[in-house]
Amino acid sequence: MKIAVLPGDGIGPEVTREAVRVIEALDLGIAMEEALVGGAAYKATGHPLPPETLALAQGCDAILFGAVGDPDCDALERHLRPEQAILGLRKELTLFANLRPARVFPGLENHSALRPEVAGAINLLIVRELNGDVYFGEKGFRTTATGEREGYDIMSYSESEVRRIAHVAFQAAQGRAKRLCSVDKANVLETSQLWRDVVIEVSKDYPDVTLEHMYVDNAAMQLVRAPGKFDVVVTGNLFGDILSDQASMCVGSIGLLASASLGERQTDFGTFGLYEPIHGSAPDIAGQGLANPMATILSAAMLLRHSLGLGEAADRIEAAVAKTLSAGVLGRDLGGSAGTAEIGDAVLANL
Ligand SMILES: NC(=O)c1ccc[n+]([C@@H]2O[C@H](COP(=O)([O-])OP(=O)(O)OC[C@H]3O[C@@H](n4cnc5c(N)ncnc54)[C@H](O)[C@@H]3O)[C@@H](O)[C@H]2O)c1
Ligand SMILES: CC(C)[C@H](C(=O)O)[C@@H](O)C(=O)O
Ligand SMILES: [Mg+2]
Repeated sequence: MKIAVLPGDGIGPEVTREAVRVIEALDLGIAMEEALVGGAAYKATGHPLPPETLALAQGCDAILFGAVGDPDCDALERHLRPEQAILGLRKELTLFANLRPARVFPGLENHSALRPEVAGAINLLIVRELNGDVYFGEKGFRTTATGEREGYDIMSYSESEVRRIAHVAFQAAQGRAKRLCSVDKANVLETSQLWRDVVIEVSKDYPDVTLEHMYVDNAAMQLVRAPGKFDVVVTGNLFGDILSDQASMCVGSIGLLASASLGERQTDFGTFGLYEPIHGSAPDIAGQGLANPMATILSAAMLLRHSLGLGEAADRIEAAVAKTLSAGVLGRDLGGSAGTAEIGDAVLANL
């Protein structure tokens, strides 16, 4: 069993270090190899996703990813920017299904941006499509007939892309409360109309799952009004990106939300995948030991469960995180004062 560890930029290395310590403490016989990615890789090699990093990722059973993004790189041509590394990994490795669970940990109800009784009911899973949409369509700058500069990004989904993510979402719902909400903007976008039509077609295979459709603007509102009503939410790349950051604050902090990015490739132990917190490199707090590593530690738990078939070890990590949080070991993002390493130490002590 081998994991590629790609810490990346900003707080990426800080939070990844804690997740690696947790995996090591479990003594599961997992080999780990680190490589450069993002701005760190660009600065060292001239490319945000060097071929050797991609090759390492391809050769492992799973990838633990920190975060990429560096303000020093924001003026680079787009293909050289740090963010291209995570987009490239998702696309090159065909990791099309991004699972972003959000639930309130017992004792944290008062730390949500919502009222405790509203927050306490949250237990949802966002299934975000990760290989298509406006992210990967043709894009560029051009000049209009009147001589104005114009930027454009083409949004599209093919039916096979929608079908495969819909199957993932219906199957996830079958393993949960059997409710699926498909989020789109079919009242305006043809991409979304096709999305909706295909999701309805796929629903015929899953008569035990209750399907509803919701426009994304309403979904953003309902996530704050009554987030406890959602079970599984399936949506496209852009809407899923935005709604998952929103869901994180309903839960309490973006420093708590983990993710798994999966495709169809199977390893000897499970499904090949990339695991990362949903947050970014947080340049505003990088290098200060203030980042909350819980999202990355929980991502490591998802890695053990989905890619390495180590469900019991994953349960242990999740229980240790819950115990640490309910004991009040909270980072600044949750109104506490614990630093990154202190939170890691507490999780290790609670394993
Ligand atoms: N998958 C990724 O690698 C990924 C995801 C999102 C953003 N980014 C990149 O990260 C950079 C910064 O983006 P941004 O500021 O919009 O989003 P961000 O998620 O990095 O930070 C948003 C806010 O949340 C806080 N925050 C984030 N993670 C935290 C944690 N673990 N603990 C405590 N506080 C935390 C930050 O301090 C900041 O105030 C950009 O370059 C962006 O492109 C990368
Ligand atoms: C950094 C960026 C490309 C990325 C995305 O938009 O998918 C991030 O926001 C995320 O949520 O993983
Ligand atoms: Mg995002």
